[in-house]
Amino acid sequence: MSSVAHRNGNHKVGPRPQGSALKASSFKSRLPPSPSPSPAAVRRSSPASLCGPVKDPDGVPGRVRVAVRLRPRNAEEMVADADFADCVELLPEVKRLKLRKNNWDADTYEFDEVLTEYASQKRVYEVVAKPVVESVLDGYNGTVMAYGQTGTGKTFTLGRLGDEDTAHRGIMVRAMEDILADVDLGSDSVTVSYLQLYMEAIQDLLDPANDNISIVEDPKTGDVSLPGATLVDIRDQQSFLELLRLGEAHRIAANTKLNTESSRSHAILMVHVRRSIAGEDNLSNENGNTSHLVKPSRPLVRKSKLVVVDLAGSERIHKSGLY
Ligand SMILES: Nc1ncnc2c1ncn2[C@@H]1O[C@H](COP(=O)(O)OP(=O)(O)OP(=O)(O)O)[C@@H](O)[C@H]1O
Repeated sequence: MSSVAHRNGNHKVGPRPQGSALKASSFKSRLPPSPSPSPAAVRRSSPASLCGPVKDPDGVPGRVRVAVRLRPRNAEEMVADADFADCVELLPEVKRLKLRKNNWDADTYEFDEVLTEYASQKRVYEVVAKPVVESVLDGYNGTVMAYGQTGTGKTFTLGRLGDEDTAHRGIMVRAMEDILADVDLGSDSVTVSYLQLYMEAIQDLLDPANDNISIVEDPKTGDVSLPGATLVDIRDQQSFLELLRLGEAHRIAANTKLNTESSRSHAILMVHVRRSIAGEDNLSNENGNTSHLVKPSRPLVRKSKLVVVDLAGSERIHKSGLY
């Protein structure tokens, strides 16, 4: 898993494990403070994951969860008879990954989920992203982010359309399926922006000429928005797939300009969900007790946002201007 290998600073041992890390988070106001770090013998996968699998009294998962996924060997690695087991061992039952430094020394890292090369796209979605999508449908903001070196499977995991085989559908496609199945398009709306961040500039993947979108932060709420980005109203899955295809074509064209087949930019899909909630205002009497009288219901609008981020290969992240 490249993010761990990077942290370790150990690039000499055998072939690199070809995995990527997925971070998923949703923001819930009632969450407890982060618990203290795990014992030093087993390292957590990242500082952010320290609050990993903890649940609050309502059974809501912790704010940030980190999963690691190992991809199968590709044709080149098969020919070279590369064996990831020389340097990485997955222990999914205990949600740990062991990274061998040499024959007698290994570091063990703990994740919220460990997904082996046999994990299906469906399973990865259900374990990593579905809980975040459900939170977004409940009115919270949520993010799913993939991190790893070039070729470790970030785009495969997030952005695969599944044209050739529907079982290969990635997180973006499955998330939209679940969102469209849950909302009522008569009263709710789903709008999407698709952007890329490269060298501190935000470019619209749906309108590449729009290549310096400004970021605006609401001083009162801290809400961050990109008012210059194209927003497309999504009414059905087919139009969403077309939007992803268009964005991907623009991303590939931009990468070709940069003379590379792989992604040097961070791709950011933002899905805005606006839901109408029928509200009822209970009246309180003088003692503060709720009265049986209710005002006529008035519609409330609940806004939430799902952000899916396909980061540039982690070996180039320092060049891409995000960190
Ligand atoms: N779980 C998987 N099962 C089968 N093939 C996979 C899997 N993950 C990745 N691949 C294949 O590995 C190759 C590299 O994957 P991908 O393009 O998703 O990597 P990436 O991490 O997004 O790379 P980059 O940072 O360069 O964009 C692709 O050919 C992809 O189809």
